Amino acid sequence: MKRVGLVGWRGMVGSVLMQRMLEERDFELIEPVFFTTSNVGGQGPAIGKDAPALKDAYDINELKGLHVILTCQGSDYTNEVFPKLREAGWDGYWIDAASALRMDDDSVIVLDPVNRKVVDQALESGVKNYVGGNCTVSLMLMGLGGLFEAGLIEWMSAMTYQAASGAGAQNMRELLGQMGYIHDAVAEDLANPAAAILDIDRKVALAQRSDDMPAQNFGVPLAGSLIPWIDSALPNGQSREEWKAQAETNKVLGRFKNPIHVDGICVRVGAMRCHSQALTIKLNKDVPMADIEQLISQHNPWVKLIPNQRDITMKELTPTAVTGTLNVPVGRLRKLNMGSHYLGAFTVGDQLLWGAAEPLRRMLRILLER
Ligand SMILES: NC(=O)C1=CN([C@@H]2O[C@H](COP(=O)(O)OP(=O)(O)OC[C@H]3O[C@@H](n4cnc5c(N)ncnc54)[C@H](OP(=O)(O)O)[C@@H]3O)[C@@H](O)[C@H]2O)C=CC1
Ligand SMILES: N[C@@H](CC(=O)OP(=O)(O)O)C(=O)O
Repeated sequence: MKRVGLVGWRGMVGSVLMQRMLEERDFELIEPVFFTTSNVGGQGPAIGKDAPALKDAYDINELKGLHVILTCQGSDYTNEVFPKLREAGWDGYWIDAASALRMDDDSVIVLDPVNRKVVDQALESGVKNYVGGNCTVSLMLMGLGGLFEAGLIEWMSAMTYQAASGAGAQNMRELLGQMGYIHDAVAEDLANPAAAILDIDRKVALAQRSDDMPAQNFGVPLAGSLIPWIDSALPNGQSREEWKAQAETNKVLGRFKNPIHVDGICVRVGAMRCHSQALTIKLNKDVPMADIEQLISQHNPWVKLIPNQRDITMKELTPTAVTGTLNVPVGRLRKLNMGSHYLGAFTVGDQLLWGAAEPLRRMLRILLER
């Protein structure tokens, strides 16, 4: 049995990973060793079998004894530990949720329902570093993989509606705190059917702009508002999140020449853990809608075509419907006014599942099944 080190299992992404590994009985196939950066000697998660006490995640000698290390601890940890481990001669498999190594030449971005061939070729040629993709990119590719595979996309613009979870656990809490703070400011008026809505609205705006509005993590109100910037600024005017769309999409697909252009605006909205995206796609030929629908829906078992009708769209193409599931619905599909080569689409996905934990879990399974 392979000795697999698990780092970051207690965090938000790590907890989702643990839950999925339990559901899929992955622990039966490995000898797990749990690590910590804060509680050496403590107890690991309940996984239905014995595992040693928590080990020090910075202990290179301990890590060197593992076949595989799967980390959801974050880029700071990766930047600190990974180079030391490789320098110490460790040649095991490193599977990582963080972005630190994603664009390195000796790493592959894993999303096997979309790029299993790229992963298999990398394994054959001895690549040892496998990194989960940016959540928005992975979710877009899970939804539109059929069109990429058929080589139909000339370019794509993604306008995103990204959930609080992408910013971290504290941000999810803060979003709820902001909702509560706003509600408290107008609770009495809401209980009074005669209260004027414009008075209520004025109080809401005052509450949102108040210094007491909880906003240490986001920096500004998200509840009842939105934030059209995610991650750091790049010199060309893109945010780093926007830059990842093209860079990572092409790397996932193993396309290093003639990249498909992907760009757009990434926006944080008050959803909890599902990212949504409105896509404008330029097709490189005029493909009938029926063919487009078939290509999308048959690409992988998780993508779900939502007919472009009001009722079903409102029920099934939303963060509320998708949260906590592996479903990736794609809907609002129609040719746009710009012409028959232009396609509109909308997709939603759970950014902690397909957006983070699931591609890593599946990469581990691919290694175990080799
Ligand atoms: N959030 C996201 O949407 C995505 C995140 N990622 C990547 O995954 C990394 C981890 O993200 P995320 O899971 O959100 O980070 P978390 O902050 O939830 O967890 C990271 C680590 O923080 C420590 N920690 C400290 N206090 C707590 C606490 N109260 N509860 C749980 N853990 C705590 C744990 O380490 P220890 O047990 O050693 O103390 C844990 O492993 C990110 O840095 C990013 O690189 C990738 C894709 C999406
Ligand atoms: N940046 C993403 C979350 C994330 O962790 O992305 P990445 O894995 O590319 O750093 C978001 O805020 O929604």
